Amino acid sequence: MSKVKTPIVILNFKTYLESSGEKALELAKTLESVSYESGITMAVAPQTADIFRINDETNIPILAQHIDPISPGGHTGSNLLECLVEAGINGTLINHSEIQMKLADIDKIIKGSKSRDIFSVVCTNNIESSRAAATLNPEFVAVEPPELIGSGVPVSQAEPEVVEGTVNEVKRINKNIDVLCGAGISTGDDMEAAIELGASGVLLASGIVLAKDPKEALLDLVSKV
Ligand SMILES: O=C(CO)COP(=O)(O)O
Repeated sequence: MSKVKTPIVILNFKTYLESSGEKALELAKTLESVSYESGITMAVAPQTADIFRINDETNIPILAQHIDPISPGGHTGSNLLECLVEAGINGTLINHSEIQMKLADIDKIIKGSKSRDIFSVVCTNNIESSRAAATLNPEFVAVEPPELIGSGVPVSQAEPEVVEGTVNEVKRINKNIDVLCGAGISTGDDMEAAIELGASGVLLASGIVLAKDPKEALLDLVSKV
């Protein structure tokens, strides 16, 4: 699989109305243009229903927010890896703290993703779970302390030891795995602090999705990288 260029900004659209449907497409186009202007890799993780159209109308890398550990067949209401790949994903979030998974299922999705040439971003909540995730050999581990998610308090400034400790532990297990951090990230200072702590980028949501002017917020986010 071709390696994604870092530093990287991954915007998780979650289920905010501000990043759903028509607005999801608009936001993806905004990220694409800021990525082009700044030279920083940007990727989006929209809702499943918006993946096909964003893939059709942009060239931005797309991640699924979640994939179910199922095989094709009778699983009503599930997200099937094969179908998401056809819809246009280049990667996937796995085990986000808002939709956590069993270790065996995380392993299954990482292996399935590798075999279909898409990259995995395993989300973790602390240094210990980051260490466990690294042993499964994903392309990225993204550490996000749950209590800071959506808080506006940036993990890279409020809990630098979690970011630095995760980088050290993950790199000790496999130096090829890139570490991202997320939770409360929104400004250029937050991203600069993350990079200084050894992270290869950020995974974020509300700071950009809910910003009055997402383009301006994105430009500020990457202004110090
Ligand atoms: O959960 C997150 C990204 O996956 C972080 O969310 P916030 O950027 O809203 O804190």
